[in-house]
Amino acid sequence: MLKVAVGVIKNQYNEVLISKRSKKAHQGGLWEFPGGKVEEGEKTEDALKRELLEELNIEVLTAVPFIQVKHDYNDIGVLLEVYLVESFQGKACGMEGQPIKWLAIDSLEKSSFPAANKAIIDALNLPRYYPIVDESIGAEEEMLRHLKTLISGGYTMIQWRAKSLNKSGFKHLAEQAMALCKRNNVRLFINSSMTDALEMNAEAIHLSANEVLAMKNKASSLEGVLLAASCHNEQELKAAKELGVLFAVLSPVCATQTHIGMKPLGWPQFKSLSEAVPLPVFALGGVGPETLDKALSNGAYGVAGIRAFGR
Ligand SMILES: Nc1nc2c([nH]c(=O)n2[C@H]2C[C@H](O)[C@@H](COP(=O)(O)OP(=O)(O)OP(=O)(O)O)O2)c(=O)[nH]1
Ligand SMILES: [Mg+2]
Repeated sequence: MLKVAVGVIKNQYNEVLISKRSKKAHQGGLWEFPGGKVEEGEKTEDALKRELLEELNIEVLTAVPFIQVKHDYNDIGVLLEVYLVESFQGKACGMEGQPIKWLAIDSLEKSSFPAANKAIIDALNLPRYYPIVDESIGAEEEMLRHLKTLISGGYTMIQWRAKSLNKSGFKHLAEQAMALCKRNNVRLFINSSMTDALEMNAEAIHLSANEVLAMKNKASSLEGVLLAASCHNEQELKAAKELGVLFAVLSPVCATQTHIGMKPLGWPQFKSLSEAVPLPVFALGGVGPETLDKALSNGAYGVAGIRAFGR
């Protein structure tokens, strides 16, 4: 497997730099995030610095690990180690004659990039908030009403769960929620078993940690379905990463009503766990929109919660 250092270079307008691969290269003629092969014995971060200097004539000042993407092209397999380049020196230009351009993150077209980049683009477009609707909000009508409130509040990614309903009751309710979200261009993650969620044609599924551990290496049949997972420790985070989830939720950070009996992680442990696995991680448990900054400074990608959102 070819190890590749890839830099998503951001500017202050929330744009990223993309560069066109030469026609003759592997995956030629498509756009890419600049970078290149890690040499024998080289650290990925050093390869990133070297490649961006060679290809763009810029000096990387700060780069943080973002995600890793494994992809099998028919001819070769690649492991893309993707960094967010948050600051650099110099003016970027195409040193190998390649066209380059700055583009807003939400206008990156997946079809103009190699297939492995789909996961990078999905991750770049992840919102920072992940509200959860469950039965602690109220009965079925109240859950749907709360979902509408969240949608009007501008939230674009929401989790839906109702653990006490039987399978057909949950399916009926989830279908109404999915239809509402579809009309409003909101991504709804259905929290249930993989089998049930697939049966109701969910486009996004939120898995429990146990389900993730039980699913090892079974993700290949899931093309086109987005996955997320609930995790509480490093082993679960690693299994979720291995399964190919888009992001994980790590809990409980602080003590809450919904996590009675579970020992809170606290921020220092949250930070070391989220840094141990290259995956966007949302903090859950006593956090909300007003704690986003605190969460970000502790390695979180964003915050998740039930009652803290849409009130
Ligand atoms: N740099 C980069 N490579 C990508 C991306 N997506 C993707 O699938 N790849 C694949 C294509 C290649 O098989 C491999 C990276 O190779 P590369 O052509 O950039 O490597 P390099 O700069 O060292 O090239 P060279 O000196 O060997 O010509 O990873 C991406 O966004 N950026
Ligand atoms: Mg390159």
